[in-house]
Amino acid sequence: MSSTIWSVDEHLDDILASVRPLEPIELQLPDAQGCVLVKDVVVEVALPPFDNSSMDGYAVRVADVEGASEEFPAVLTVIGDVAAGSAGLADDQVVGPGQAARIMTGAPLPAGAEAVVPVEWTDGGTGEGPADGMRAHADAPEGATGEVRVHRPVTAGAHVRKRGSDVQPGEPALAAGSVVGPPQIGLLAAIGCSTVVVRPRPRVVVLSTGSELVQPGEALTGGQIYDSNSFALTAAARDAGAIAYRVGAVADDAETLRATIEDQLIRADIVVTTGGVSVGAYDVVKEALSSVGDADEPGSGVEFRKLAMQPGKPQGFGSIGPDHTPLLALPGNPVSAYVSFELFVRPAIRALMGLADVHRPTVRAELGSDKALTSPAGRRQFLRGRYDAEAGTVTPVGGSGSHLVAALAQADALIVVPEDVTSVEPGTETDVVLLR
Ligand SMILES: Nc1nc2c(c(=O)[nH]1)N[C@H]1C(S)=C(S)[C@@H](COP(=O)(O)OP(=O)(O)OC[C@H]3O[C@@H](n4cnc5c(N)ncnc54)[C@H](O)[C@@H]3O)O[C@H]1N2
Ligand code: MOO
Repeated sequence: MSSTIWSVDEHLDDILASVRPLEPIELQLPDAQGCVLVKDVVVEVALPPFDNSSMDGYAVRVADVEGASEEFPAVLTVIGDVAAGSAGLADDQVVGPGQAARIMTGAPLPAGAEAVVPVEWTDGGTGEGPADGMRAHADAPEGATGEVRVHRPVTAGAHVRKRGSDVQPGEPALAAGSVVGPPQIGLLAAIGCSTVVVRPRPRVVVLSTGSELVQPGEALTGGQIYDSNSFALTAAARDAGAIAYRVGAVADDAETLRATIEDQLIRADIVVTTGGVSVGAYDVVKEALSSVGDADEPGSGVEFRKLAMQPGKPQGFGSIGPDHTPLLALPGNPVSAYVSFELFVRPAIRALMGLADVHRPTVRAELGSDKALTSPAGRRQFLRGRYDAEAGTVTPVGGSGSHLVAALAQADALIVVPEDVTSVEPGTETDVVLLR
């Protein structure tokens, strides 16, 4: 462990300076969700691809329904049906003077027609009052023939969605750098793209260390605790956008740990370990990885440092293996591990994804507690809190202990107390990192 104390920002800058976005790959649309596009996507088909009806009703000529009312309806001859998915009227028929075609929402406007009258503005071909819908064609095929009484006039283009009114061929659909979320996937599908070129989700291997750790579901014996870090951080990695692999706890044995990490490198774009980075006699991550350096793989190596922060003082960072896979060794205390993940691993994951915005949002809020907070001098403290956006306040939950997982589970924010502040009075404005 180097004797220099690193600031939070120096450590973060060091990590981000060495993390490059992953090489782009072509993915099927559903697999690209959450990824960043690397090339502009240009529209090849117009949307909509043809003039079509926005209502179930009758395609008409405007002059035929001019002045129509319920008392004096325009009586038109129905020459057929145009259903969604059909190319138009049968036998290339045209809607001529005095004629109408029954048309469904999304169906192409037939030749000769200029507008659509919704079925509710007609008698629906029944010869009675205003209709409230059409009968199924299978039950009443005669609806596609006979007469219809139109009760209201329409202007040209009424209830018609023009070809290209959404987007025209040649226009950009999505720009490089866009994040492919659900509406973007919808747009890409709508313009006929089945694949896109994006930066892939990073594969993150999460590995906890400690001979005291037992997997949930098993029985605890003396001195043992459940491994919560590997679960929490795997979930956090997924939440950040990664494909996360959880490796259950590795016992405090340097050789076993080295072998386990080496085995995992095949599926890792980034490796995260927890525990074993402090100054104890069994701090195995430090023991195992401090020696992984130039002799094995030039350019590789993990450096262990002390940071001016609380929690999260001891940290390791470097790279490992033939591909110089980034490795972040986080402290074992569960709150320290989680806060370190939020501050350092999450931005690294998002940088690998090529996202422009790698950080959680930070807001200013007033301290809502009834007593002052204390914080160690020279360390940036991240206390757990609940943020109330409406009141503009943040209230601490639990204390500063790095083992307080129950309080962490109640928190949705981190209250940031700067290095040079040792006491924060209620009502003081402070930085708050929002975790959701
Ligand atoms: N003499 C000193 N002791 C300690 C110092 C120090 O500066 N001098 N720093 C303390 C700080 S701060 C931290 S943080 C911890 C970091 O310790 P390690 O990274 O070596 O972690 P461990 O010793 O393995 O574990 C610490 C603590 O967390 C529990 N733990 C570990 N892994 C898990 C897990 N996967 N799930 C749940 N809980 C876990 C572990 O049982 C310990 O209680 O060192 C301080 N000590
Ligand atoms: O800095 Mo340690 O991470 O307090 O708990």
